[in-house]
Amino acid sequence: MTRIECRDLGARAGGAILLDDVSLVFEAPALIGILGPNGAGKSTLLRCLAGYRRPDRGEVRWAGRPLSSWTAAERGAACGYCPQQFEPAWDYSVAEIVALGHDRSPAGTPTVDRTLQEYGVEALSKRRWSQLSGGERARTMLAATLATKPPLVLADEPGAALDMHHRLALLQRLKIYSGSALVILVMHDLDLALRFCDRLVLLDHGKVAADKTPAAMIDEPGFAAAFRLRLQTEPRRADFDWVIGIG
Ligand SMILES: Nc1ncnc2c1ncn2[C@@H]1O[C@H](COP(=O)(O)OP(=O)(O)OP(=O)(O)O)[C@@H](O)[C@H]1O
Repeated sequence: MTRIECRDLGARAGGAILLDDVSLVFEAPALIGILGPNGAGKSTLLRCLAGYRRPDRGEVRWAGRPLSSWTAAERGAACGYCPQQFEPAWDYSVAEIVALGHDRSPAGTPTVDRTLQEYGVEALSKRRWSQLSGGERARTMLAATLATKPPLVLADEPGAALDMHHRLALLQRLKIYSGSALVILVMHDLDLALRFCDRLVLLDHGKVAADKTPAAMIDEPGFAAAFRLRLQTEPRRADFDWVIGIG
């Protein structure tokens, strides 16, 4: 999967416009951040890109083919989707959740044990979903999403429940992963988005308000305005590229 695109996407619900004329093209390799204030339409866009929501208007294509022509098995092999909220139907263990994706693994996929180790959740492997904290669930979901090494990863706020150490580790991991894949993340953490992403798409009221590199986005007046923030940039320090002040 080298390319995913949407054209003239529109989505409505309950009389509200969720997405309005959204046209975007994403190509691998890249780490893309979808940003925007609460209710901007980020999750709706990601669900449409993943094929979990049918848009009311427009079209999504993966690798040039309309998404509607992809079989469920093809989609499963091509895309790892990590939703904002996940609740398994049964109280699976961590190892069982990570193993689910292995059924559709291509040859050469690491074993479940290897994946648990790689994502630092081996100590939790026998614990049931109901016995996990929010952050442990998020780490399990990331392991399950990346276990089969999908060429396309769509993740909705995968770092939301993580402490700073694990959030930074997540972005470092996804940055490396995106070297040979297309990774699209919905993000609220602007510091990390500016620091790690190759490209940022700003959604506001269901529309694309800006689509830029992090360096260009910082100078985009609509960026700070969308979040009702005052951005204060300081000379690059060893460990931070930007400092964001809330105003
Ligand atoms: N079924 C629905 N009926 C009516 N409005 C809906 C429905 N689903 C979503 N919305 C509205 O659509 C808008 C976009 O929702 P969406 O979840 O895509 O936003 P978001 O940018 O991901 O928000 P957040 O940052 O809060 O997660 C919101 O205002 C939400 O209230």
